[in-house]
Amino acid sequence: MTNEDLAKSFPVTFEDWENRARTILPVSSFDYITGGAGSEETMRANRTVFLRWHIQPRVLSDVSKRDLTVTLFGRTFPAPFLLAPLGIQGVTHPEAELGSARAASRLGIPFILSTVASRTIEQVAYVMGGAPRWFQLFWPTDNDVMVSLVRRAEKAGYSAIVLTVDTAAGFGWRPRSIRNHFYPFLFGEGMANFISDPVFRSKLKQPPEKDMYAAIMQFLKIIWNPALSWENLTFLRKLTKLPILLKGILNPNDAELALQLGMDGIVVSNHGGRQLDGEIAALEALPMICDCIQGRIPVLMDSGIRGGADVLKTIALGATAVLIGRPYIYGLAVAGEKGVHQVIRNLIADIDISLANTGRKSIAEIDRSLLVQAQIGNKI
Ligand SMILES: Cc1cc2nc3c(=O)[nH]c(=O)nc-3n(C[C@H](O)[C@H](O)[C@H](O)COP(=O)(O)O)c2cc1C
Ligand SMILES: CCCCCCC(=O)C(=O)O
Repeated sequence: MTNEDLAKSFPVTFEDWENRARTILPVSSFDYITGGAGSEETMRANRTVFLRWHIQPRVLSDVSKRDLTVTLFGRTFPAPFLLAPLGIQGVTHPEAELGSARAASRLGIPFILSTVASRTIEQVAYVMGGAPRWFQLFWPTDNDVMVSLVRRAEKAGYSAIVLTVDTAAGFGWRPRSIRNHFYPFLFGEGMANFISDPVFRSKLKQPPEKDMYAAIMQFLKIIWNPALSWENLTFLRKLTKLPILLKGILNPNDAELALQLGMDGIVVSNHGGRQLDGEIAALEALPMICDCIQGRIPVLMDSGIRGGADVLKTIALGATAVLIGRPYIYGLAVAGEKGVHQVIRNLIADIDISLANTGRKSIAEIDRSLLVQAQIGNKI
């Protein structure tokens, strides 16, 4: 089968990809990716909240030349989205993060590597060459290990640190994974960056190759950090010159604190509805946070973005760019690198034609005037 034939047989919509992934993955992996916290109300709200807003297009505005680029921290990217950090991609496809990262680099879309990836910081950097990549940090209780992870990311050419702040206390209550007894860390999945870390290794009595059980126990001891607080950020700010973004912000007060402590960006996110059921949908929180930040630093958003119109609505409500999570991991599940590549290409094409149909020529032209509050039927 040629690449062309393969592309023709690929799914198209988010639901098509999800359904195809369901037929391929073991139930426990599929449920881990798809599922959310509690009764999954927040996960659903991440989608229904988009119905509150309708696009009110303009016509006859010569949209023959269009510009989808966005600039973040001095670097211009071809489209206004990035691949969100998704951990343990090894449970999805044997190519794991290498497949996702290669697909992203072929199209110049930034890839954000998770701390709990199935492949190392250096392996991913190697397959990406000079392509844009950021490193997502879970701040372990062992500060020496944290410093080592940041230094490795700097050395390997990652150009921003995304500190995730909504998981410090632990996994959300995820009934699907509990039902399936899905505890990937117990099998060493997601530990690549720790097993390969000289500082982590130096604290073990035996190397992981000799005593993997002890390495897993040490990892589990340090990975959750419920005591993490705003005071810690001063240390991180001094540690690195790279831009730092806080991911998992939903409250304008926290956004303001982040700014005051020298953070360079914010990712408004509820972790795809996976952490706290009943919490606010990301798109609902976004305008409040943008009103507070007033353009002083970039505000990105994820959780619920599925297509081009979602991207445009999110940017109209104040985001500089968005992250996509589940859409690309289903691509990985279905066809590895080729699947992720196809998902990215589809999303770029969707954004492009949707932008044209709004009557705008560029992402820079998108503002609040694009939207009206839905008056019929779709209010939640
Ligand atoms: C399977 C899976 C693994 C994830 N792993 C991480 C992670 O390692 N680090 C992180 O900051 N967020 C992680 N997230 C959250 C995503 O970065 C992102 O916030 C979320 O997926 C966005 O919502 P969406 O899936 O609706 O696009 C994960 C999400 C999923 C679905
Ligand atoms: C220290 C947190 C580990 C979380 C693993 C990946 C993740 O974020 C998820 O949502 O699953």
